[in-house]
Amino acid sequence: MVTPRDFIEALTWRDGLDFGILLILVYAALRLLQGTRAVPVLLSVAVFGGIAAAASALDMVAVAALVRYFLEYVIIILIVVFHQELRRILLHMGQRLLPQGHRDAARSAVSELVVACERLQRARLGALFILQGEIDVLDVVSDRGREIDASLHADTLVALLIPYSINLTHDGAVLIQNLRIARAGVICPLTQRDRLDPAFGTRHRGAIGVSEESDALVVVLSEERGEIRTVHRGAISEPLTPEQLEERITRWLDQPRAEASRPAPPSESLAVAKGAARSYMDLRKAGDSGSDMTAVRKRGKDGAAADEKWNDNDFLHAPSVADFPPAARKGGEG
Ligand SMILES: Nc1ncnc2c1ncn2[C@@H]1O[C@H](COP(=O)(O)OP(=O)(O)OP(=O)(O)O)[C@@H](O)[C@H]1O
Repeated sequence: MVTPRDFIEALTWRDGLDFGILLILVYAALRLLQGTRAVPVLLSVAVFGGIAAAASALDMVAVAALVRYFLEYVIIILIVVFHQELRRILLHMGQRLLPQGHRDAARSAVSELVVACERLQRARLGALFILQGEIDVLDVVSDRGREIDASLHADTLVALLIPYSINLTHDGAVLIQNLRIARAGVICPLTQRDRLDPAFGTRHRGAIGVSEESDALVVVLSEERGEIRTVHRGAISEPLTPEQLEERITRWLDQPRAEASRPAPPSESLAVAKGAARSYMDLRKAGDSGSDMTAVRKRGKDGAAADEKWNDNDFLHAPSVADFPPAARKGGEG
């Protein structure tokens, strides 16, 4: 009979290394899966494993065979059910393994964006930056604007947004793809939520709208209030300091996939929001004169149901179907 002492004496340094690596892998997997829907499923699988072991020990042939049969296929079932989580884990690992140079480049691009926001804020200029995630933002916008394809530099961003009539890119959003300036003058679909701060005009409604339809992180600068906020999945933040903005963007870049695994917003909102943005486009096409933009601003603010009471919590959560007024939903279907 093998005693625990025999067992310990038979262990080699390779067994120790083997066990150590296994422990690290299990720990890393549990940390990555923490808080995801994988945990209850893994617990169920562990229960099945326990049942199989108990059934074998008690010589319950039929139950043991059935549970074993299920467990043999469990790896395929888990891959199918958790393909999104697996993808996220692999991407997360890939990002960590990126050469230091790539990470430094990403960090410097984020600083450039933050510096541009600070400069625009100081000059009291409004701006809308869309940082594209996994979903192609161009599939949801109402106007793709102009192609720029430039490195992400604060000077370039500021230059694109100087509000002169000869600068054709200052109106609309700047789209950032893979930390490069991809396009400018992009027009976002307006959100149709009616419980928004009435002070939010069309720029903010566009920021919320595009974030409802994609997994992008949107940075919005208010010309009127000089505030910087981020919008993600329809949830708009409180005003942020440049440090908080940098931290928020870096966090989003580090975990882009976690966001993608969240359920998509209600699909009907796309049609409604596109309809609203079309009316913005119609107004814009009518001419670039100040009076037209004044009309757009007024419409955006009036559309925000100014007579309704609101509080911060109303717009710090992601929207649901209930946030869309029945009339607007009908309008979007048409
Ligand atoms: N749907 C949109 N997509 C992109 N940019 C937009 C959109 N709607 C408006 N804008 C930009 O926002 C500007 C108008 O801002 P408006 O005053 O209506 O918004 P706001 O949310 O009140 O922002 P601010 O606080 O900066 O005034 C326009 O000149 C245009 O550049």
